[in-house]
Amino acid sequence: MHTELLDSVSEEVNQAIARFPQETITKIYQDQGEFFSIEQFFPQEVIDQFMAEVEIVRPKLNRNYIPTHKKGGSVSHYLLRESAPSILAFYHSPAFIAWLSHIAGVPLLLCPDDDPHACALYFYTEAGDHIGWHYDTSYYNGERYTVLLGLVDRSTSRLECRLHTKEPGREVKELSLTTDPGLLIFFNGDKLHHAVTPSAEGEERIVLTLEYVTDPTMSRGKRWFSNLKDAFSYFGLPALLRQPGMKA
Ligand SMILES: O=C(O)CCC(=O)C(=O)O
Ligand SMILES: [Fe+2]
Repeated sequence: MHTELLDSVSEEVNQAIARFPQETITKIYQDQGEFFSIEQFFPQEVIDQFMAEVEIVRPKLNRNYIPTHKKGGSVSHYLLRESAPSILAFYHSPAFIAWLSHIAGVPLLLCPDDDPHACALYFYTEAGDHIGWHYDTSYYNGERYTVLLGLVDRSTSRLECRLHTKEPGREVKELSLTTDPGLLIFFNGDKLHHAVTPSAEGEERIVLTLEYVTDPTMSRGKRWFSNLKDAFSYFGLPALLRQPGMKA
């Protein structure tokens, strides 16, 4: 990987973090049941740099349709690792991980390399692309955290969120968000109930997702279930077969 490129991503991350004081964000995160969203975390130049890499992998996206649950395109960590160095540098950024760990109140780690969701792209580019209500359930032996970064949003789709669903006695708070370029969202996957409403013809929405965990180990049974779910819901069988130990 080019050192210059790495340096420029790490400089952009440092500048972004400096604009949003850790203590303020931590308080918002805690008050919102382990969830925050920040508009314009990155300026458009950084998004443009990421988008140049998105265009390289776009022809390889995998489309899935699971009636009533999900329709859309995805590009896995495997493909991003080959063709998207600045996006990967963002995912790996030690300063970003330290900032998120402070906010989450636990040390966060990268997902194992063979997790296709570790760093991935979601494309909503055809009419009716959406995802139904779900949690980003952790199959790891620890907590799983999700970052979403808006890259393109020329759509009427909304990221619908329901906060505090697992806090007895607390009123559920509903949010309806457009994921404009530069918007950063961070949450504990098992705490945030969320969905993306269907897109209309001619619309486009592209989101980068990053996944961090507190313990990267997973039982064999859960790994098997998680891989199958990813193959059918997101990245296709070829992605499953790329995983170490899964090759024929
Ligand atoms: O597209 C988004 O904003 C979120 C998608 C999502 O929640 C998921 O694929 O788990
Ligand atoms: Fe999700």
